Amino acid sequence: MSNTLASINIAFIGAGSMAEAVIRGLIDKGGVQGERIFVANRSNAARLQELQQTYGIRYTQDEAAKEQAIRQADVVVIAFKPKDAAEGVRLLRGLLNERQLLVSVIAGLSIETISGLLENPRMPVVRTMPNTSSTIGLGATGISFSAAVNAEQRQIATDMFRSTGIVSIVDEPLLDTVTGLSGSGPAYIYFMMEAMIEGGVQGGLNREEARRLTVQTVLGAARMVETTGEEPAELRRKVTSPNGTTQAALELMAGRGFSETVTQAVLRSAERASEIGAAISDSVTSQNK
Ligand SMILES: NC(=O)C1=CN([C@@H]2O[C@H](COP(=O)(O)OP(=O)(O)OC[C@H]3O[C@@H](n4cnc5c(N)ncnc54)[C@H](OP(=O)(O)O)[C@@H]3O)[C@@H](O)[C@H]2O)C=CC1
Ligand SMILES: O=C(O)[C@@H]1CCC=N1
Repeated sequence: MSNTLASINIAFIGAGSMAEAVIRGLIDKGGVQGERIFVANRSNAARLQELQQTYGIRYTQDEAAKEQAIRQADVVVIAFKPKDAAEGVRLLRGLLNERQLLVSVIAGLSIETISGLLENPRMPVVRTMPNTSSTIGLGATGISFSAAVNAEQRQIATDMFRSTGIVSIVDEPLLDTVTGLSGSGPAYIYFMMEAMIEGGVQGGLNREEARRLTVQTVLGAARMVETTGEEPAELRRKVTSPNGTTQAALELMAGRGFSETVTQAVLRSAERASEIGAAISDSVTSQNK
């Protein structure tokens, strides 16, 4: 494998929103040329054409050429839905070799299940959990490596996802928690933003103004935590005047179980990732019987 991100060939199998988020980050922030990225999916040719027009990636409709591109890639990223994982990974069985690196972004799918589906425990596998903010270089990605991943491959995988944001290297079981926190996390913030906008509208603002104020509030709050280094709880206290408006709002939120709900949501998402992983593993085991 070559040793810089800009000089490797990357094949994405799966062309959905997560693949696009990583591709855009790699091109915009990682200095990867579009022509070094090959993208394949199952059937949606219009989607591949759209990605080619937007990012200059390569794709083909020819099955033999597709297999050739996968064989020639330094890194193969699997980015299909968990329900398609068993079939999708099996199809790669005869195409991959141990000099390549297989990177998964699939929630719940364990390294052990991937190795089992490939029937090759020596295949270097990187399991990751990125998020959609990778699109703009503000992603947060958890990464775990199989024992077969060498130091250079670790660097490549880390560089790939660093080009899309921050990277946290964790033990594999913790990737489910990363899924609950930062993988699903953008949706929690969007949910909160939807509700804030609605509050602004119900209070009489027009929707566009409510949206603008909400976006800046969320951006500013995140940036304050990052820039000041202060704990969110401390910053919250600074907003909250005794017996003032914020206190009234926070008391209502606390009374309706806001903190507990968000904490439990993170843990439920993590649990769901584990359930999804177990379901794939069980389906593979029953098919092998
Ligand atoms: N969305 C998110 O926020 C995040 C998603 N993930 C993970 O990313 C993965 C993809 O999610 P997302 O991008 O949202 O999904 P999408 O449904 O947007 O995309 C799935 C893609 O996989 C393709 N596909 C399905 N089966 C195969 C196959 N056998 N061979 C090749 N391509 C195949 C589909 O092609 P076609 O349309 O032709 O069928 C489609 O392009 C999931 O496993 C998810 O857990 C991880 C972190 C965050
Ligand atoms: O909802 C999902 O299953 C995926 C994984 C993390 C974010 N989206």
